[in-house]
Amino acid sequence: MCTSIRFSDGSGHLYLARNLDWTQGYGERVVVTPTGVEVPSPFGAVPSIRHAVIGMAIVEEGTPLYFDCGNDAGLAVAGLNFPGYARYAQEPVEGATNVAAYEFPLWVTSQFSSVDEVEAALRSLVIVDKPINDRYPSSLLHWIIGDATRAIVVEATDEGVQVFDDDVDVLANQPGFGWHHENLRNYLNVGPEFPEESEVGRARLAPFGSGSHMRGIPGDYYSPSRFVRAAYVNAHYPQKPTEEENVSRAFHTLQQVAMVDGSAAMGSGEFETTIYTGLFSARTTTYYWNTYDDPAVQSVALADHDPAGKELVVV
Ligand SMILES: C[C@H](CCC(=O)NCCS(=O)(=O)O)[C@H]1CC[C@H]2[C@@H]3[C@H](O)C[C@@H]4C[C@H](O)CC[C@]4(C)[C@H]3C[C@H](O)[C@]12C
Repeated sequence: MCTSIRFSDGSGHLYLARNLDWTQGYGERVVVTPTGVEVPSPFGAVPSIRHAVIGMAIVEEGTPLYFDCGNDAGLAVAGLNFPGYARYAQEPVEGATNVAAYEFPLWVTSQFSSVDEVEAALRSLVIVDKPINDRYPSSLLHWIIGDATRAIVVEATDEGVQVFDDDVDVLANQPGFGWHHENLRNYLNVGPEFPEESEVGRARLAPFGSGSHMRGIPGDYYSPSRFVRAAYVNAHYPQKPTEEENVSRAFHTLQQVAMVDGSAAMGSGEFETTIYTGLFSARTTTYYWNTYDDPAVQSVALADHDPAGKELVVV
């Protein structure tokens, strides 16, 4: 499972973070795509790299297959599992913007600079089930896309390509975004306030401490529960001005929905864990990450590499 959150520092900078929860990694690394690189694009959706991109990816056939990434204009995207719902076109459609499922994050971040721009381009989007090679069939995903002002969610299903205004700045897995959003109406009772003492019969009862009104927020790893928990923590986190505070914010918030070994198995019997947590900061165009085995946060900045370089940089 995966969970993603977006927030800003209040002075025009996006932070987009995600947990990658799965049974194993894919050998993913932080990959920089500078503007001088030519990336093959099966239907021409990525004719050139207009914005330098940094994020977590594997590289196959000279193509960075991003799991999540951000660009030099402050736009970022993350792909989360959406099996049972996601459906892509079998063939490209003439006259449409045809994007192979694997290149969707690169298309978003290499071509656009804001959510508004992406949203306009999505009107003619067809996501095509065109695998990069035989080893990696198309993953069934939905995506959160964020900038400094807002987030949207993109879902390609039997209903076609739908775009949702993500006014809670969160995404998890199944079911669809619309369901998760509606489900938040079950949690209107929760909040951070310290409760009043209460009278029950002849007893006057005081709370054990803080957190009493958070009771009811689900604590498990199930996708609807992670959505609710991440939405609560992200929405109540006070806005922070500095890079350090916002990095801390992202990792602490996603720790609330991180998966610990042994607690939740897939159908195969293998346990899911939070393989990595990744964060894109638009303030410094830096990618931060840590892994299940090494919780120390590492980082790479776009500025550490030539943004106009002609080669992909695998860190
Ligand atoms: C497995 C990952 C999603 C994790 C997740 O959401 N789990 C949910 C579990 S559950 O359903 O709710 O049980 C997804 C996210 C990004 C995906 C990767 C990216 O899309 C990049 C390439 C794309 C290729 O087509 C397949 C390999 C791949 C390298 C993908 C492998 C895998 O599907 C990834 C890593």
